[in-house]
Amino acid sequence: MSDFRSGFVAIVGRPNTGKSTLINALVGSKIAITSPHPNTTRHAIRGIVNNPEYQAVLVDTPGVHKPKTLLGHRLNAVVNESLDSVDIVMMCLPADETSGAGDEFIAAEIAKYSRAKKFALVTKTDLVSKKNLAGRLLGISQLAKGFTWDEIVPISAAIHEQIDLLEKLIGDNLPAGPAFYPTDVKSDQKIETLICELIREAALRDAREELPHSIMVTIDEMGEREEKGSRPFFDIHATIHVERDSQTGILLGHQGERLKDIGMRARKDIERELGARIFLGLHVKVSKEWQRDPKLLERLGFTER
Ligand SMILES: Nc1nc2c(ncn2[C@@H]2O[C@H](COP(=O)(O)OP(=O)(O)OP(=O)(O)O)[C@@H](O)[C@H]2O)c(=O)[nH]1
Repeated sequence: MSDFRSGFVAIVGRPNTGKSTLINALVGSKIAITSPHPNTTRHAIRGIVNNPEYQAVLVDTPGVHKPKTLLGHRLNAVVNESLDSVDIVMMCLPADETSGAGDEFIAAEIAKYSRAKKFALVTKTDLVSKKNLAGRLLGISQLAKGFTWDEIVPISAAIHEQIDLLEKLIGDNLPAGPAFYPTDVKSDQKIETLICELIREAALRDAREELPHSIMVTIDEMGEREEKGSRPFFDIHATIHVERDSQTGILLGHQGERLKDIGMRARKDIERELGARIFLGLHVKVSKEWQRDPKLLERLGFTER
């Protein structure tokens, strides 16, 4: 097993360029995500490709997105450190679009990954003719300023074209090393912690003055729908625990409007972090004694050891 390879692969690109679909195609079915808490890892992990020769950890690159959330800010704070730990950076460029300022910005960011191998992935090739694809490929080589693409690979994740080739190229470009995660990892307890934190942030965002920081969130139920589509779909039911009845009113707002807003924002944040579609059901509960409830504390992640 000494020639096993492992490493981190960043997938970047403008919104809607096919990143999530590609991740699902590479990772295989079902949960294409395990998202360890960003405070404890340097990247938000989008998926892990396990194959007999290598393990590739697919990560988000905070640096190439403008941060919209607190979490985004925190991720950005560590970006310079993360650039060095990425072994391959892959930029998704849809075959049916041309590149503009957005792509140039991202390509300039990629140049900062001095150590990483750089792949341009021309996505959604099933949408264009061979002739148009050739023109697109030319434009893409011109995007690279201050570096050269190590590989330019046209792919279609939708019809699984060239995905096997891409898998092989990833393996060829990873350094030798052991797996970072157990190779049967599909989901991760920590994903729940991340979801709870995003809900809590959404709740505190516009009620920071009125609510104590002691509000807590627990996941009551989380399941994946058996649905075909480019992204997994999760149903999540969560409870926001407050300490007093009056705080319930603050969270609910007039006719429940505030809770609706919180839910909407949290859902968007969770969808972005997980690369999945989400149904989010939120409930508010007065849990006066939560701080002394060992069972609840354990579910909140405060386990005694
Ligand atoms: N025809 C075709 N459509 C694709 C392909 N890959 C992705 N799409 C579609 O393109 C759209 C965007 O794909 P996503 O995978 O969600 O793109 P994304 O880059 O993750 O988007 P964001 O999460 O917004 O950043 C979806 O409607 C996909 O179904 C492909 O290979 N062929």
